[in-house]
Amino acid sequence: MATPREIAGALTSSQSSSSSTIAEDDMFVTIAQTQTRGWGLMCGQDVEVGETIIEENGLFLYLDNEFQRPWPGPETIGRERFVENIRTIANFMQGVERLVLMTAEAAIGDLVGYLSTYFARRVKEPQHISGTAVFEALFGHLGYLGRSEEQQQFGYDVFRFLNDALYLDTGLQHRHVFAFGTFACLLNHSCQPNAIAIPRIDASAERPGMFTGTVYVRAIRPIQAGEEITIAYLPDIESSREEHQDKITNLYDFECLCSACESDKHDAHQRDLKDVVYGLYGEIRKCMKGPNELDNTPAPELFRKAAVVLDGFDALNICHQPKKYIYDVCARKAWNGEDLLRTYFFVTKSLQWSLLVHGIPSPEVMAIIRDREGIRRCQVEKEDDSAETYSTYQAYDMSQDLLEDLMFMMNHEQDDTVYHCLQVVDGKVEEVPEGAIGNRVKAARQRQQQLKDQSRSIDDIAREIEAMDGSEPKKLSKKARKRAKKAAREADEEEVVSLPASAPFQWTEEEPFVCLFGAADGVSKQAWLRDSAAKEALRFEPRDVGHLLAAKDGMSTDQERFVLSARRDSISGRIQGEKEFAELAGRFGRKARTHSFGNDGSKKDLLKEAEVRESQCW
Ligand SMILES: C[S@@+](CC[C@H](N)C(=O)[O-])C[C@H]1O[C@@H](n2cnc3c(N)ncnc32)[C@H](O)[C@@H]1O
Repeated sequence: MATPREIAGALTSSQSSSSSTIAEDDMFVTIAQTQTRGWGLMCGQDVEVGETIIEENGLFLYLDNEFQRPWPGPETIGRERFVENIRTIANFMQGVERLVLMTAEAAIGDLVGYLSTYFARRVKEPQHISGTAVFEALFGHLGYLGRSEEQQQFGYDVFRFLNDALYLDTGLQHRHVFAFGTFACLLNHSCQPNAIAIPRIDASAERPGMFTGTVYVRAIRPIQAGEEITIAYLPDIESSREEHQDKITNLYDFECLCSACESDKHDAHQRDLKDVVYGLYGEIRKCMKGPNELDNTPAPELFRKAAVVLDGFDALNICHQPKKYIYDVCARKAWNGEDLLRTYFFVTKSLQWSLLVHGIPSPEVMAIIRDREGIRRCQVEKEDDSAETYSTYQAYDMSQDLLEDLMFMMNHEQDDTVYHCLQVVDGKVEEVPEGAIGNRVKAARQRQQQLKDQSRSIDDIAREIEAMDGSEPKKLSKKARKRAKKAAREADEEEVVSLPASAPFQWTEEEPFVCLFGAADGVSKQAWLRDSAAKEALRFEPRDVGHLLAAKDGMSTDQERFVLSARRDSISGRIQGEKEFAELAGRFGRKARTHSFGNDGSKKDLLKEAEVRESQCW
């Protein structure tokens, strides 16, 4: 097996151009020199979201608990283990026919000897030891010793080998692997990646959930022919722009020159935006650390921040793992707060993300994903072991009306086929017959209109209350308005969905949260999954979150307006410019105001604004 570098070298030397197509029928990528980031993988043809670009075997793997960036020296893992690591790498290099046995053994001797001395010298500051530094030193050392060209090449290859490692999240109990020696190793990093590298998980009975050794790369945004394919080396983002950059530099030893970071340098606007979004994301991330942190953040605050961050991700073109984290943490919060509708929504979004990234899986793989996503926990195993495990809504006090409302709200402008395939009948979730979907939507719309027509304004309610007092109101007193608001709020609260008081559901670190729909093995359920994993799914939809914020508390046209204006006030509003904002604000009768996103004060201001508006709506 040849290394990607060899293939690239062979191909480029045999052709005059600096890029070449590789076996077009089985891999539609080209390898080309980038301007600032060395070699890179370019897309050979247009690719849609969710499409697999590369799938390859023959990886050399390490579990991250034993071998992790910055690559550990003997002081961390012991000399014996360290030597073994180096030996394994050398053997691998040998396996790829870079070296004959004798050369490899001689090189191992040098390598081990030199690295041991190197690490022994640097042991006082192990945090500064990076793989690149070590292997650069090694490379220099082998060169200095005047070894054969082959040995120098060996040193260089080992360096490349480590440098090119792919860090893959197997999704299984926080297990990560480092994968070496693949084509995917030529993928450069971007803070706005358009692809994601995923380990394929074994679905066989013998090794369920184990990494198969195959990695595949999937598009998470549409990629055009000729565009570079990029992934995020850090699956998550840090709490600030600087921290993020520092982490990349510390772990990978390069200054990120992706287009997003390059535009940061010239665009103060973009920097401000990133500061706000990363900062707020960092605050949300704290909630992911455990149940206590999650409990201490009030749900409205968390959801509002989530809406702003998701909106910001949209503006920043971020659609990878961090987006899923937001959905996950919100789902947990909603679940702990016994807020089934929002749990349903957020888990659905999270699952859509997973399905899009992992593709529509076989039932076996689906079972594994379901475990990962924590879906199974909510399901009651039926005695007869039938597939109808998704009828477990009966355990909860979920009202049919509310679920329908949610489905309606999530869809009322969109593709009707996505969510309407589920309904609640007598407390059980069932699939809606396809023919009935159109009627349901129509009926839901009519009901929504009726509600809108019937909905009484705060002023109406206040008048009624004053009339009950016997007074004839001309101008409503402040007191009356206050009482009316309270009455309206109480009326809303009656609608709140609740779990049985005894329900012992608290999210813990060990146990994942719960998805409220179920079995993946029915045929029509598969169809539903396919729909929900449609290309749409990765698209950012801040409106959905906005709808959701308003959903449980009784949506009216006023709230719809709130959702729109909240979004306008948020990151997108800032990005799209004051002109549009002013126009919108004018339409809603609000005074246009601008926000500066550059500091904490203005961030608070933003959230406060949203809060005020929210409280004005109900
Ligand atoms: C996995 S390799 C990618 C292929 C590499 N460009 C090559 O020529 O072999 C990782 C290395 O590519 C470079 N690289 C990747 N992404 C980069 C980025 N966003 N900015 C600058 N350098 C990058 C760094 O040198 C990094 O150590």
